[in-house]
Amino acid sequence: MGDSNIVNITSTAANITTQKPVIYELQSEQELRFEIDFGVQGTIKLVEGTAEYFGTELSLRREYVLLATKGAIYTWSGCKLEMTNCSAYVGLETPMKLYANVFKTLDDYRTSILDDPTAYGPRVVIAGPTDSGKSSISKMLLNYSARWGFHPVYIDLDPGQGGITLPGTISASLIESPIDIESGLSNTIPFVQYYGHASLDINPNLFKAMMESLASNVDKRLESNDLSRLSGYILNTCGWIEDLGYNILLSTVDTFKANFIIVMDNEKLYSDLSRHYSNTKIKIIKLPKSGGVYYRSSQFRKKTRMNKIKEYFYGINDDLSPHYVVLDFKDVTIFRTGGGPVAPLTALPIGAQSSIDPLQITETTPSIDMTHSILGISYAKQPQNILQSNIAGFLYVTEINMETKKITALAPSPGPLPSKYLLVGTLKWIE
Ligand SMILES: Nc1ncnc2c1ncn2[C@@H]1O[C@H](COP(=O)(O)OP(=O)(O)OP(=O)(O)O)[C@@H](O)[C@H]1O
Repeated sequence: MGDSNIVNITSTAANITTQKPVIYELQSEQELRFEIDFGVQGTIKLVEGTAEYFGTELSLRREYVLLATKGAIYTWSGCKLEMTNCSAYVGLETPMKLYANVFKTLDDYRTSILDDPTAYGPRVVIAGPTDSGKSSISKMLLNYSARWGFHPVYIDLDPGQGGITLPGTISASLIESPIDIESGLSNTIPFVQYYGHASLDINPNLFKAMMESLASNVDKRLESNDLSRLSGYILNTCGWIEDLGYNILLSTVDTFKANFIIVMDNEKLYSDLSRHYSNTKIKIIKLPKSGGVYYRSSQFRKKTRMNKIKEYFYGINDDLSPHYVVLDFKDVTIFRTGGGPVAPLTALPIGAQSSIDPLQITETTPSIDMTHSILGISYAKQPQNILQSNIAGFLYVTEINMETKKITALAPSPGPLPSKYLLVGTLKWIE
């Protein structure tokens, strides 16, 4: 590289952040592990060779712009990468061959059932503790599947991060092509349930009920054609694997009729699940965590959650213009998804009553404590259909005026709401 503004790095120990482009040279089967801070635009360009980002191939000489990201660019055959505004180092040892072998196992399974019109492709649950690389391997398996011509469903059951849409949700999306490196899954059209909390323990019964509804939606998609049936799904779970978290994991495997479980980096979980499912046909695979996986503190996770909400309303590059809507109390019906103050029945309009009580979805009146909440807009036409209905979008409550009885909220687009039924939980956006 003759350009004097470019720093050339071939040493594996380098870990620098600079606005100047830095060239990293990777040998085959190495990866560049990088971090881009909040509020910083980092760029990545493949200048020579081939490379992939969690299974999605990088185009040669295209500049990818990423914000607030931690990740790795892997190369099977060697490459040169140009990076700006990233802190990065080269990882020499990776478990990528083991991960690729798992993809081969899934692919072989798809081949083995080609002639059986009643058989389903791999239904894969990824389990393991927090920060063990579950989301990363989920993306890899989805991207490799898409590159091989399959259309798997991605199911995200981690309301803490909101891998597909917003935190507080669980959702499923059809993956027809490798996940876009810059925009992620924001261009897919998912089926979304708004649970309303970042943690499973706030209303586990509702979480399980929403999971069942999501599972039946996924089943319908898998049954819709042969390609979907063969493709199966990849399901990402949250990292809570003890006590109630373990019970919910077992319910997940059963509810989604999984035939593969991948356990990341946890011998005990592997042993417990192997024992529990010893008399079934479920294949359990254990995998090591990559040395590159970043630990994310609860503060960092919270910041990521808030960032994700901001992106929903303002766009990844601040390229969207959200609108304010003013709603009359009488024109909407708000249901609380547990975990908050429940209005006494006397506070509700005459004739109204809690509707889906065992799951703690209770009708509630607007109150000041809802300020800063994220509301899910349900497509349901009747309250009893809320659990079966997709979420149309989200509102961010900026003001509740108890005197004028009006709610002011930020909406991603103008126009009337598609339904009057709104869901509220404990998720708030506080910058
Ligand atoms: N090989 C790698 N090199 C660098 N960063 C990585 C690598 N693998 C994963 N990461 C990053 O580490 C972080 C944690 O990984 P990931 O999200 O896959 O873990 P997880 O188990 O799904 O986390 P959790 O369930 O706790 O949210 C992510 O930011 C991810 O992009």
